Amino acid sequence: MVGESDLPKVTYLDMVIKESFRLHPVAPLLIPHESTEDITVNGYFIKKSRILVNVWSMGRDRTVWSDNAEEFFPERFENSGIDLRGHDFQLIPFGAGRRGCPGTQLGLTTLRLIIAQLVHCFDWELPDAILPNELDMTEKFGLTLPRANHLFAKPAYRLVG
Ligand code: HEM
Repeated sequence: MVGESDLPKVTYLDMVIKESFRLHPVAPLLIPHESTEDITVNGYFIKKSRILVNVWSMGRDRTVWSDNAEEFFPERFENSGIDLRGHDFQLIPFGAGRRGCPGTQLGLTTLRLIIAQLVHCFDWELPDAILPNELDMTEKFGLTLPRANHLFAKPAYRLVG
């Protein structure tokens, strides 16, 4: 079984998780933030207003992610040093700063453990000879961004004894 002590070794899985959050952030507009008065921050004037941060479109910006921005390509994070905990503003699926997600560490650890165990314990197949690039990845836009249609996948237990 994969345990917490194995997590430092799951480097490819970490790239897959970053790539998944880049293309399919859980909260596509984060949570609305409101400035209660006109203010200038780092030279940027922000009017008293409500601010939405569109991380969905940030994740698909070709000027940041190059021409293959729409492609699921985890290797783009190899040796890139881009983190998703709110330090690198091109990838902020948990938000950033004082009102960023306080559950980032718990959320990420849970996610890494669950996916690592699912991949370690089972071989996975798509039903009806569907190819991975034919998967319906349509999203249902809202406060959160679930799949529009369920993912069907067939697990086969692969650990013996
Ligand atoms: C994969 C898991 C998770 C994701 C992707 C996620 C994502 C987010 C995002 C995008 C925000 C808004 C940040 C912003 O607008 O700047 C947020 C806020 C928040 N999250 Fe999470 N979250 C996750 C797990 C958790 C967990 C496990 C907890 C608690 C145990 C949690 C508690 C909160 C709370 C309380 C806020 C509001 C913070 C505030 O307004 O000051 N989240 N989360």
